Amino acid sequence: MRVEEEEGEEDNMVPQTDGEVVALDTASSEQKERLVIGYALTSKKKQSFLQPKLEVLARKKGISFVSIDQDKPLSEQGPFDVVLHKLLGNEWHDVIEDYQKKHPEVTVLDPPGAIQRIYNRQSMLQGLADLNLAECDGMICVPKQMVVLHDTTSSANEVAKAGLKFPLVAKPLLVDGTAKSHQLFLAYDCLSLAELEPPLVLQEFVNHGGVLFKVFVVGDVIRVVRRFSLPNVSNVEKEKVAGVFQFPRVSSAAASVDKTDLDPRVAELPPKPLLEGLVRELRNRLGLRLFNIDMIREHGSQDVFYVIDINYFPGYGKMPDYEQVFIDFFLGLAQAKHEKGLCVKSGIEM
Ligand SMILES: O=P(O)(O)O[C@@H]1[C@@H](OP(=O)(O)O)[C@H](OP(=O)(O)O)[C@H](O)[C@H](OP(=O)(O)O)[C@H]1OP(=O)(O)O
Ligand SMILES: Nc1ncnc2c1ncn2[C@@H]1O[C@H](COP(=O)(O)OP(=O)(O)O)[C@@H](O)[C@H]1O
Ligand SMILES: [Mg+2]
Ligand SMILES: [Mg+2]
Repeated sequence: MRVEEEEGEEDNMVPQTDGEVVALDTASSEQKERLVIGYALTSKKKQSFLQPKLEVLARKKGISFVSIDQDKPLSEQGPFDVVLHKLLGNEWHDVIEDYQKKHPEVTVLDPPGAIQRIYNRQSMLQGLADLNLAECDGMICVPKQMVVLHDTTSSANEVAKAGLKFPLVAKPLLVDGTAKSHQLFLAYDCLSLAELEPPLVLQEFVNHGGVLFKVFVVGDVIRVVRRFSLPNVSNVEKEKVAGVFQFPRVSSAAASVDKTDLDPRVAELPPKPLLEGLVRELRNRLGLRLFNIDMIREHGSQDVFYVIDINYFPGYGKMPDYEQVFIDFFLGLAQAKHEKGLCVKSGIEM
């Protein structure tokens, strides 16, 4: 497994301008196809992920991307070696599940059941506290949290019973791809909980010095970037402030943080063995190959980290050098399929 820092080297062999892309495109069209990837993505995801550089690199290696027509039966399309998907709704999940049953030879990235688990902010973090990371230079925790399904007015008692300390981050229980499912609030006192709309999770706010680590996973590869996050909440603030406040969607900021501007105790990346251990365990437990993890370092500690969010097929366009990482990942899939004699274009020279 490889963990890499965010500063990726540019591949100078790959042209950056439109004109040059066309030239390379033509030259590489002679390359034999070795992997056919069917994709079902929202137009936003298609735009951010299937960028020209990725397509050019892919073509050079004999990897082709084919758009899946959602209005036609999936089994009548293809054949595909790999299906890459992120679409909303249970209907789509049923389609993919049914397709995987009928076509076990196709690699579906990733299984709908596994994705469903991290679309719920309760099941997403379940089991993380008892990961087997004893040998891994650091500690992984999850913030204390509870679920409120129906009534926030009576949840003040539950919060006390569960031993949760204010302020609490209120997050919609289900992540369904809508902007609303990313609308988060900070609640400073129990009376203010009545203003929140269930179903949601109430999670203890963890001071972390305003920096978040986004840990991107693509198969075996791990890449970490820093993002700005919420500032610490002081004790004075905890005592004096009341009410609920919506906070901005800090984690989706496109720009990564430049570590030179930050306190090194806050900005230092989580230790490599810890990330490797965490990702290995999560990949196995979740059964996912494409995801990222939002992690924060408990303020004042060196090696105590909290996992606060896991996202399926996140915005890889913001991961440095994601194109090459994905090409290597796809080639690994092609190699594995080739060895099993399962490639659509079987018999093709590798
Ligand atoms: O839109 P992007 O590129 O910011 O990606 C979103 C992710 O941002 P990130 O890559 O972590 O910075 C975003 O991550 P966060 O939840 O903001 O940490 C989600 O993965 C989001 O998908 P969904 O709405 O939860 O289904 C992702 O949205 P989709 O692109 O999958 O719609
Ligand atoms: N328990 C927490 N303690 C401190 N900050 C948090 C906590 N939970 C979330 N945040 C902040 O809120 C942001 C969004 O929360 P997150 O759980 O990642 O939801 P989303 O799925 O919408 O990204 C995080 O990136 C982080 O900046
Ligand atoms: Mg997040
Ligand atoms: Mg998220």
